[in-house]
Amino acid sequence: MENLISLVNKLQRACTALGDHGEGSTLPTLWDSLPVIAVVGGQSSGKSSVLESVVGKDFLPRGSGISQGAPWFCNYTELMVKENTQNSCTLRIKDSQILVTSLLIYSFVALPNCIILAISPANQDLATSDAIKISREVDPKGERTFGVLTKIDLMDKGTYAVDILEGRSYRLPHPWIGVVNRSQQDINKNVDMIAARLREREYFASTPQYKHLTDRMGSEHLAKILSKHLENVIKSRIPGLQSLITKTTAELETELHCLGKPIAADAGVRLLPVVYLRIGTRFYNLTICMHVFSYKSQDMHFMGKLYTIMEICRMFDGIYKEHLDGARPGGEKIYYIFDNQFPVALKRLQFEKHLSMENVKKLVTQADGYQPHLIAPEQGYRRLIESCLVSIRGPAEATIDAVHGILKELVHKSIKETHELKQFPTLRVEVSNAAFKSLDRMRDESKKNTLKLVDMECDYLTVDFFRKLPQDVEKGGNATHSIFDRYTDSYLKRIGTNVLAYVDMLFPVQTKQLSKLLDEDPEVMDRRANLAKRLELYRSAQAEIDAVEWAK
Ligand SMILES: Nc1nc2c(ncn2[C@@H]2O[C@H](COP(=O)(O)OP(=O)(O)OP(=O)(O)O)[C@@H](O)[C@H]2O)c(=O)[nH]1
Repeated sequence: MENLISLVNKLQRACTALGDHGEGSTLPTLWDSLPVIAVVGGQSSGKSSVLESVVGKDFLPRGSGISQGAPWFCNYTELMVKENTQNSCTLRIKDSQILVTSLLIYSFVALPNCIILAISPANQDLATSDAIKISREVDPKGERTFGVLTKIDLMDKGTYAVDILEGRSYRLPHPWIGVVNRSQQDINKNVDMIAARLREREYFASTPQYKHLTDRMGSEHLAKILSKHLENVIKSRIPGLQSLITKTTAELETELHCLGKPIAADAGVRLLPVVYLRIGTRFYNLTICMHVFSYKSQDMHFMGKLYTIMEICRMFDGIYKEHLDGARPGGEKIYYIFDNQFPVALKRLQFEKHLSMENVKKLVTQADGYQPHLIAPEQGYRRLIESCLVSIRGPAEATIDAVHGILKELVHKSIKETHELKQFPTLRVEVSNAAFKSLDRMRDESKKNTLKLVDMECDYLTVDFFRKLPQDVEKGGNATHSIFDRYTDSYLKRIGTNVLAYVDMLFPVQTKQLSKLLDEDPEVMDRRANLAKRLELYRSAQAEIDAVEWAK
């Protein structure tokens, strides 16, 4: 029995790990593979009494008509798994009153994993036994049927059940087992199970007709036989389950591999995913990392403490990452800054005003100096573009500050949500100081690099854009303007329009591109998360089932 309990417990854990409760699983469910016992018999045949004496406990409600003569069903696995080593036991009964129709009863006992405990009272004709009738219909070979003969003590004087018990009256592959349960009088007198079993044993041993069968009779023997049978059935299913789990695990691994790593993991950044800020034509990443502690020591005790500290930091890390990844709230505010705040700030720059005719004229003439341009005001264009781009510095810096503010807020939140940190106030302060220090340092570096990027954008103009501009010559016009009409309104206006088009080309689309680039297909993301979770479950189920194998 102990073996069976530990075996079923392990399988139960495997089932629980897989979330396998018989529904919606891709595995032929483990529950389905585990045997279930149905105690079947006519009214008052002794079903409850047998069930209780097999378990060795009084647990069923008493009173006539409780089950209206229909079978009680007992999910043996549920019975076993809840039994701990102290022998406390919880049993879930599927009452026949719930299974109201005989159709349901048949569909239940017809299941190949259902073991039928066919209860027939010895004081009635076996030919009229309901249990044998049902068993014969759903299990014609009797392979799943255990014939149990009750009320042997109530047989007419001088009659004995030897022919049945020795399998001559009705042959079953599993030998018949006779039991003597407590009578109604015994129950009324509260005769306990131990005393009842003792008396049962004495009954068989002291009745000359049954003496030779004593070792094969009684409730205790029935419990043993049943346990052994269950153990064998369960074990016979294990190799199949194992190969199924191995196969499914391999399939999940392959599929996960095909999906690739999630963005954050690919970026390889421990604390924060990379935040891309597009300034000009390039992407710039604000990679913010944190190195909280670095200790060196040969001391094992110290190593233990260090391990604890690192574990707590890892938990903090995890929570912080969850905020950014979306598993916890907060990270989406960063996206809002790039998607909303930054473009709005750029719009406010109003390049059109900046490119007023006076300003264009001023910058173009200044750039020309004492040698007016001949074909196009090359230097003038460059100055105008530079003056526009330089004004982006302000919004870019403000964006970094805003992201920085959110990241700090998330550090605060994560610190609060890391329960383990509550226990160690000093560590808590250290972790938040280190995090803020890192964030400050990264903010400064990000600003420096972002501004450098703006400068780069000013220094190098996308030549293609100007090459594609419609040329006066190609239009059949005069490419060169007379020195006198060079600064006319229409000419200056065209320069302003070209510069604006160039600057617009750099910015309006940026956040869309950003979103597109970072926007992994949500279905793929969901699928990946789902697969990873299932894979983890299958691995723990595998470990549980391996342990069963090992314990064989
Ligand atoms: N003397 C004696 N009485 C028994 C034996 N088995 C059962 N009884 C008595 O028979 C009566 C019916 O037994 P139960 O175990 O309740 O039978 P059941 O099949 O569960 O009954 P229902 O649920 O009402 O169909 C009870 O009073 C039991 O004490 C037995 O082997 N010997």
